[in-house]
Amino acid sequence: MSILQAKNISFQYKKDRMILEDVNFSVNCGERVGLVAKSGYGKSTLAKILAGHLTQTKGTISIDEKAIEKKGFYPVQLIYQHPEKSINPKWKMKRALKENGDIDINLLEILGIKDIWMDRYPNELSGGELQRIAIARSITKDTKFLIADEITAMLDGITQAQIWQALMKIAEENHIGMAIITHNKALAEQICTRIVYLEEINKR
Ligand SMILES: Nc1ncnc2c1ncn2[C@@H]1O[C@H](COP(=O)(O)OP(=O)(O)OP(=O)(O)O)[C@@H](O)[C@H]1O
Repeated sequence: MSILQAKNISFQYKKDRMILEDVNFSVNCGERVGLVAKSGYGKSTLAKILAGHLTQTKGTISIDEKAIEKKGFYPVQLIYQHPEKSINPKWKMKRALKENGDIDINLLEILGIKDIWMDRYPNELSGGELQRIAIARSITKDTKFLIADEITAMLDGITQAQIWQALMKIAEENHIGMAIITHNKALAEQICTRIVYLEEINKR
């Protein structure tokens, strides 16, 4: 059973202001840990550090006590609120999906991804449809953890529920641990196995 650990993480964008100070946070495989804090507090910053998109000023990120290799497919995948940020606008969906390996038909089915979307560009899909594609892209045989950063914040209730149901099933089937970043406490209470309030673990 794998564990993703952030130990004594500090981070600042600019010298004069600490965003994170001495933060300890962990996610076990199979867990869905809600990371809750008010807007602008530093949730996305921690998400990016966990997924290797930003480097902490201090501290370590590890899986099973080992530092994560930066080369190759990164086992901690970040899904953003805005899926268009992670998908090349010049690529059709088939190519976007194939970038990380063979397309898994079962995964597409669970996510409700339709065949007719494959020959379309990102701007020819709705936000919810594109988010399903972004999720599918982030799940490979090497994905151990998912960091979901406000991934359904802009979607309607029905689409939100469908996406969370699919994601929970996928995470369970593939033994993936999830950190679910949200400012929505009610959503966190509904889908998470544990909730962490960033204000309580941040020493700044
Ligand atoms: N690239 C950057 N350069 C400088 N400051 C930044 C940068 N990105 C974010 N910040 C600042 O860092 C702080 C934390 O931002 P972050 O995006 O992590 O918050 P958040 O909790 O995810 O907010 P929200 O819920 O509104 O998305 C904010 O004050 C923000 O203005």
